[in-house]
Amino acid sequence: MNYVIGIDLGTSAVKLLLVDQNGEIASEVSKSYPLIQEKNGYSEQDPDVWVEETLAGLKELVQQAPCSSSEIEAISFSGQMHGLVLLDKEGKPLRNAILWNDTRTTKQCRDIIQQVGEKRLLEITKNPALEGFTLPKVLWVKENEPELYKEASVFVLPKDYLRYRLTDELAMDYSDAAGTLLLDLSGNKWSQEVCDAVGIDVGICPPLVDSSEQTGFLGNKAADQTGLRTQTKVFAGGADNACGAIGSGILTDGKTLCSIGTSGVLLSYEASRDKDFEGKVHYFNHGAPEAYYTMGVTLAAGDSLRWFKDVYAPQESFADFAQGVEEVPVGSRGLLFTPYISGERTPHADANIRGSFIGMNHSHTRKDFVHAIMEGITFSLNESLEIFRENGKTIDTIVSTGGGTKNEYWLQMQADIFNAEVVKLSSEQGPGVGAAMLAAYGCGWFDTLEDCADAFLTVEKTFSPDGEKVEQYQALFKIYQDVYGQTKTLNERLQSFR
Ligand SMILES: Nc1ncnc2c1ncn2[C@@H]1O[C@H](COP(=O)(O)OP(=O)(O)O)[C@@H](O)[C@H]1O
Ligand SMILES: O=C(CO)[C@@H](O)[C@H](O)COP(=O)(O)O
Repeated sequence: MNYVIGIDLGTSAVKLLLVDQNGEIASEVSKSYPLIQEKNGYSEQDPDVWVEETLAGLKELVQQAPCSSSEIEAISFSGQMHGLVLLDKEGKPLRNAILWNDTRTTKQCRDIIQQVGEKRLLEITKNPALEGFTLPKVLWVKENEPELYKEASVFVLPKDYLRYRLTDELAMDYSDAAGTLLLDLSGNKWSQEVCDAVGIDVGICPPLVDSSEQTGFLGNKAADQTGLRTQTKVFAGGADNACGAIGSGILTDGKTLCSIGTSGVLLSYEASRDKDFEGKVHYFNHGAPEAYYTMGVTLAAGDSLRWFKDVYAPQESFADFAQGVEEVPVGSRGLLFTPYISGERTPHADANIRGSFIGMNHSHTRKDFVHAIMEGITFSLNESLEIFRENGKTIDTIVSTGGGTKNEYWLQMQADIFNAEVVKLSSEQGPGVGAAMLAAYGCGWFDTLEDCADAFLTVEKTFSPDGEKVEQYQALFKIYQDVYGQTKTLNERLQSFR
């Protein structure tokens, strides 16, 4: 039997899956690492920690594998998107990576809009200037760390740095490049026009490849450290949401995904690159050939729950922490949460907004708070779903993935808030499975990714909306939607106290 490895370089951890030719997960390993948050709005990680943890994880995966390393044919990657990794001439990181949920770049976003023009930027990249994307981060370093920027030879995204360190080959795939704000989406090339307008050299952008393209073999050093062979093929891989889409079978029109990891994502397949969502949702290249997807992003989805747990019960597991939530009624007995703890992206591109608990009273207990957090996160994702529905999409079934799916009560809540069937697959690790599928497809095990999805993906359970709760949630959602407008100015006034 042959095997492939899917590596998902997430925000909270790197997750490694060993998958056989039938799509069975033979073994899995996860290695977590911290966020570095030195200032409010800052979010960084050390790229070399990603490499160390991945190598240690691969070694463990190989040691516990039910096969010999000669049967492990290939590796591919899924990675947290948008994070800036600036490399010098020797290929060494010049500073910590600035991550997707870092919002220090509001000024640079304004500059981009002024220099490129809002309409022109949308025409070229299909996306507006948002703090999380990569280009504003490049400009922030250029402006604030000019000496360091002079040393920069190329920039890559998180999983590209990891792949580079495993193979010595430098590349970026289209699905991740689409999230940099530097890709000419229609021309499938780096945009000389955007680079010229903002004053950066297009030579700082790495070579572009397809997600299923082979980008070399595992290098000697990585092979020595992990027990894998140097004949192990390495395929480019893709953005975590593109891989999540592949690993959840979002490969044809009408298919929709909800992912609750650190971030939250509501994503829908697009066959064409010519639709116009006026920048209200992101529009990116899929990891599947000639395909696209649109998505709305909640910056702190699972991260809101993680934050609350870390503050009040750091020693508890998520499963223990969420115990008893099923006893709490719709509306958390009058407690409402907005998950804006890191600012927000969809539908409110606002780096300044912060979260709220509205309606606290002396009878609320911890489980009411946890329940309200789960509801608030799901409401935020429902705002993205509304944009898709308002634009004419029929969405009656949603595949749910990410760490949030470990709680079945939350999946039922998703069905009730989304008013759609919610499908749980046998593995919640959509991005890692998608990365493994790219390796399997790249190896020629299947003619298409759809064939691979048919062989690899199994539905474990479906959650159907409960009519009565749907109605209650529709009423509550209207109140939730009012909180943003009512707290915006208050948060602006609070800014100087942060
Ligand atoms: N048992 C659980 N119940 C509810 N939520 C959970 C559980 N386990 C993990 N989570 C959520 O999943 C998040 C991590 O999801 P994951 O997909 O691993 O993130 P990432 O890909 O960003 O590293 C946690 O922050 C937490 O909110
Ligand atoms: O910024 C985005 C998408 O635009 C995030 O979805 C990141 O890609 C991080 O993903 P997770 O670590 O939460 O899976």
